[in-house]
Amino acid sequence: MTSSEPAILAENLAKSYRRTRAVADVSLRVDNGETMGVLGTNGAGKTTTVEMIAGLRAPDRGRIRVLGLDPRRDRARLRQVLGVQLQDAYLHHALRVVELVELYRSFYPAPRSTDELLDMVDLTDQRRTIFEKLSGGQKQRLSIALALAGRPRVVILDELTTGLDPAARRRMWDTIARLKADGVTVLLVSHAMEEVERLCDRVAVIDSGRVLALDTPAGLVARAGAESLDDAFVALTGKSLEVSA
Ligand SMILES: Nc1ncnc2c1ncn2[C@@H]1O[C@H](COP(=O)(O)OP(=O)(O)OP(=O)(O)O)[C@@H](O)[C@H]1O
Repeated sequence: MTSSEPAILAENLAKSYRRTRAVADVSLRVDNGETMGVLGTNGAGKTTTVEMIAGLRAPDRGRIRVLGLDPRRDRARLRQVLGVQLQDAYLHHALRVVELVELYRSFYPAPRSTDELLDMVDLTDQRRTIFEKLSGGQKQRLSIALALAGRPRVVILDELTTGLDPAARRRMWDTIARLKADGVTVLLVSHAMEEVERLCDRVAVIDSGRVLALDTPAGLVARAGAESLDDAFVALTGKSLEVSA
């Protein structure tokens, strides 16, 4: 990878599921060390987009590079540098928290320590708990810890704080701020305006499988002639965003 190469480059992505066109035409360029938000209403195509970038879904059309790697062709190399937390964690339900963390750590040459990972997501007290006995928010926090196990240089987070209580949400925001300070590139799918404004350098507003606007949070507000990011979102998409986080 050359230094001018972006961390994430997605060009003209398209993906349909049978008759549903989930992603019509999405292009994104995320620079090294940047935190990029992806904002959109339910069904806008956000998860499908990030799943394609993570190599979990093949696009029907378009080109993707993550740190110069093709997510599907260079899957093994990409796994070493990319951390992914998705909405549905497919984890072994009968394993304890600590066992899952250690399993994920074993995939990487220089992983974060188990104690650090549990501390980052406030699950130290649950280390012996079996996965299926965790609350929804705890499962979500564990999936974030697993995404960070290998000290990834690029992290994809889908609905980082949806369903988390206010204290856990703030804790996650601190964790992202620390990753950012370490130069990690973050792609953050979110419904929460406050989160996007606080964490993201730039935001892509996606609607009906297309990028409607891509700018800094302040730039989006100015461009829409709005007073807040919330108002800018409504002005850009004609839709209001339920803040579920
Ligand atoms: N596996 C699938 N099979 C069929 N249709 C799907 C599948 N996954 C998503 N879709 C459809 O594709 C469209 C885009 O979905 P996607 O999950 O990418 O949107 P999203 O912006 O992430 O939504 P949300 O905010 O609700 O998570 C929706 O119409 C959805 O119903």
